[in-house]
Amino acid sequence: MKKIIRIGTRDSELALWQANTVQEKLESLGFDTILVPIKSTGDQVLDKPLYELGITGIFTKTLDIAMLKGQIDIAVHSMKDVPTLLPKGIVQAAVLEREVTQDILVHKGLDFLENEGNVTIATGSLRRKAQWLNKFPHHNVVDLRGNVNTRLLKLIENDWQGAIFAKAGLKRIKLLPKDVMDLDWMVPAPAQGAMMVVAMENDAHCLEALSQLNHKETEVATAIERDFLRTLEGGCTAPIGALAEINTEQVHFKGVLYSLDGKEKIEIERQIKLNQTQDFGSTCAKEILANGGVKLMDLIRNENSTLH
Ligand SMILES: NCc1[nH]cc(CCC(=O)O)c1CC(=O)O
Repeated sequence: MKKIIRIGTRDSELALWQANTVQEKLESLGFDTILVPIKSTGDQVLDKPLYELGITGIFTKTLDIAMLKGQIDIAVHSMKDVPTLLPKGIVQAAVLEREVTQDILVHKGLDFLENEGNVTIATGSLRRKAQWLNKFPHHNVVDLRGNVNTRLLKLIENDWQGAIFAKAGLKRIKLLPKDVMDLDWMVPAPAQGAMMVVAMENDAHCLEALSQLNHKETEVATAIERDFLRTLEGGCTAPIGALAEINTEQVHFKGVLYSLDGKEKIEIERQIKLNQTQDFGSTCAKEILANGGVKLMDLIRNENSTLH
C-alpha cells in the first residue's frame, strides 16, 4: 500500500490555501495526501518542556508538536513565521516559489497624507511600526493582531486611516483591494511571501517527495535573509527587515535594523555573485552589529523586557 502523506496546517484561510497548494503539487506528482487542519492553540502538552526541544514560534509551535508526536508527516508554514532555528529532528524540506514580497497599506482614502490632523495606522509588527514611524513620525501606530481576515474586519470597524499587510497574503486568498498603496520603501520581513514545508529529518519518503517542490532561487534568497536575521537578533524579536533579490548571476541584498520608535536606523546594501552567497547574510548582519547594531539590540532587549 502507498503511504499517505499527512499534511499539517493551521486552520486560517491563508494557511489552508497554502497547504492546499502543497497538496495539489504532491498529488500531481503522484503522491497520496490528506490535509490535517490543526487549531493553533499552543497549549498541547508533550512529555518534555518546549524550550528543551527548541520550540519557540507562536505560529509554528502547534504543528511542530503534532509532527513530533507523529500525528502529521509534514507541515506547511508562511516562512517568515518560522523561527530561524528549527526544533530538534525537524528540517526544512522545501521552499516554494515566492509570491510578491512587499508590504502594502490597505486604506480608506489617501487624503490623510496631506492632513495635519491625527492619523492612526494599525499593525502588530515591530518592523512595520518602526519603518512607518521613521517615515511619518507624527502618526500614531496602534496594535493589530489576528489572522488576515480578522485584521481586515478590524480595519473596517475602527476609525483608523489604514493597516499594513503583506501583499502576498491578501493576493493568495483573493482579498487584495483594488486601490492599496504599495510600500516599496518598506523593507519586508525575512522570507516574506515564501512558504516553507518541514518534515522529520529521518523521513526519507517525505523528504524525497518534497525535494521536487523546492524552488532553488527562493531557497537561496530566503536562506540569506534568515542568516541575516539569525545573526542579528540572537533569539530576540526586533524591527528587522531583509530582502535578497536575484537577477541572473547577481544577488542584491538590503538589510535594516531600526529602534522600536523608528528614530534610529542602521542599514546595509550589497551585491554579491550568486555562487558566493555562503555566509553572506551573517556577514551583512555582523557589519550592522559593528556599526552600532550591538548597542541598538541591547536597547531593544531592555525595552522588550520592560514591556513584557
Ligand atoms: N504574520 C502573519 C503572516 N504570516 C504570513 C503572512 C502573509 C504571507 C507572507 O508574508 O508570506 C502574514 C500576514 C501579514 O503579514 O499580513
